[in-house]
Amino acid sequence: MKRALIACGGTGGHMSPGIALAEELTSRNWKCTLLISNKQVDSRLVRKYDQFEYETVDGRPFSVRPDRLLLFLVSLVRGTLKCSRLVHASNPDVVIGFGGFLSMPAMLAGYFAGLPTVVHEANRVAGRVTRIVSWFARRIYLPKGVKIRTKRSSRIRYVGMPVRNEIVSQSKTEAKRKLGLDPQLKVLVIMGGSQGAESLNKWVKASLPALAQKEVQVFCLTGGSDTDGSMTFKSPKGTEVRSLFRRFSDDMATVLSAADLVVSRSGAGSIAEMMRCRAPGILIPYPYSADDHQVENARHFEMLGCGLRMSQDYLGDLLKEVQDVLFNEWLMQKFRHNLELADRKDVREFMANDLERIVAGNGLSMAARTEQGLRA
Ligand SMILES: CC(=O)N[C@H]1[C@@H](OP(=O)(O)OP(=O)(O)OC[C@H]2O[C@@H](n3ccc(=O)[nH]c3=O)[C@H](O)[C@@H]2O)O[C@H](CO)[C@@H](O)[C@@H]1O
Repeated sequence: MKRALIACGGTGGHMSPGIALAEELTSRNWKCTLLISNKQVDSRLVRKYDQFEYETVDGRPFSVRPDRLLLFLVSLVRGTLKCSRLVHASNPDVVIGFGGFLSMPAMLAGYFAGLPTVVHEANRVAGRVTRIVSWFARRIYLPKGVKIRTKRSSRIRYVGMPVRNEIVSQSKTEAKRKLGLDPQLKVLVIMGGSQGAESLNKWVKASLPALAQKEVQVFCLTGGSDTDGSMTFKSPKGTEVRSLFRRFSDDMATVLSAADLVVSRSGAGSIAEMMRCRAPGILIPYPYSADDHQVENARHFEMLGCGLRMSQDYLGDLLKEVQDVLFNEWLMQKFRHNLELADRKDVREFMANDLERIVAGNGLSMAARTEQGLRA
């Protein structure tokens, strides 16, 4: 049985592709251990996936501020030592990093142990971790068209984002019903992401009466800052228009399938899942994302004709934009068609086939090599 150590904790955007790949590898009889952080989003997301093993590793993001840099370096050393112990205990055939602060210690530990290490980049601008580990990683998975400066360009493979098994498009009417919304009325889904949800939450609360005038229901994922709840307004025709607020959803396939339109940050995970569920969107890039990668993610989404993008500076125009798009059936159909074309369904299979080749090419597992070394 092959084993993989998958470092994917820190944000939903790192967790989801890690879980998706682990699902694929497990179906091929691999054993997967996922490295996650102590953050709430990690424990929320993994709750449903008890087929994998989990280990928590503390970590801190990189910073140039001297005090934070010191903390980062200390956590990197500690994390690498912990990951080295895990590598020796779980004896993986490959170490896989999905970016984020847990990937670096895990991949360093794998590298020091002589194991093949691979990194997956989800965003349209390669992150710091990907740029650094690309100097020693055996394989670098990038989104098509994304460039990275490395002497080892032969190790690059262009893939998209692996999506979890459960993310499948459902009937819109059924999905609306399942969420407790009126299947006859349009649904606008709001997703503020793991950071930066607050301004979208504020915008939606202020816009509810105007949306209810047009009989648009809202399903808002508040990202944890508010409590769950609902608000109801009457439309001019007397229809009760109910909107729901949830901190977190364990069923994103239903949420996205119910959406006639999504207003979202442009995290790579959300984008891939919107494509899979054919949910058109207006993307508002999180203005503080590293190297503005969310701006590039949103630009690409718009370029593919899957929806529109808007800067957070223009939130004042968002209501009009939402109303214009939501009731333009021709445009919505066009978006849905383009989402279908943009959705890459073979990413997990591609990565798993490639990993099997890498592991086969690497020959013996660490335990076997150690044993042979001892015998020699
Ligand atoms: C602020 C920031 O820098 N965010 C980054 C973070 O993504 P971040 O975690 O913000 O968001 P993503 O859109 O990439 O992914 C969110 C994931 O969480 C899941 N989810 C979300 C809400 C919920 O209620 N339930 C639920 O299950 C979604 O289904 C999805 O799989 O990592 C991504 C991948 O590197 C980057 O593209 C994002 O830019």
